[in-house]
Amino acid sequence: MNMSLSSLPHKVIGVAVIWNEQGKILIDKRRPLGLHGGFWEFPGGKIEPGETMEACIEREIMEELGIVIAVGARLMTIEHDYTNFTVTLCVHNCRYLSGEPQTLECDEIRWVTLEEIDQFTFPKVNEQIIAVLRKNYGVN
Ligand SMILES: Nc1nc2c([nH]c(=O)n2[C@H]2C[C@H](O)[C@@H](COP(=O)(O)OP(=O)(O)OP(=O)(O)O)O2)c(=O)[nH]1
Ligand SMILES: [Mg+2]
Repeated sequence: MNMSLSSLPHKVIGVAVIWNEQGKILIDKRRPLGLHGGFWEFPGGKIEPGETMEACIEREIMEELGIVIAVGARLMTIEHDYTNFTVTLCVHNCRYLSGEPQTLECDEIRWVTLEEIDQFTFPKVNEQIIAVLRKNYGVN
């Protein structure tokens, strides 16, 4: 067992793959500073004590983008070790309901198709999410 890894902070993150009626997915560009500064991501954030994963994702998406979504089924769960912390990414399919997406906590927002998503730089671990989306919902 790796003692240093086991003593790192652990973050449980709710991650939203938000679909609109055109079959596009909402992605956001993180602000410039920090580990993933300037990378694109699926919006989401840390779960709070006592919160369900569904409530976490709904709350994070309202805080970050000012929109209302319906949180659907879990798409996948990813465990990943970064240098200074470990994460569990709980990725859910979600449906856009209402509100104009706003850059409340990010630099940019885009609605993209699965064909276009390769043009954006995500954290490496996100390749797993994109591969599953392609497999389940892609045209090829
Ligand atoms: N929301 C989101 N997080 C991701 C993705 N891919 C990925 O590796 N992560 C990681 C990077 C971040 O460290 C973490 C997201 O946490 P967060 O949005 O609360 O941002 P943060 O860690 O900067 O927040 P904080 O601890 O400083 O309060 O999960 C993704 O697609 N979406
Ligand atoms: Mg976040």
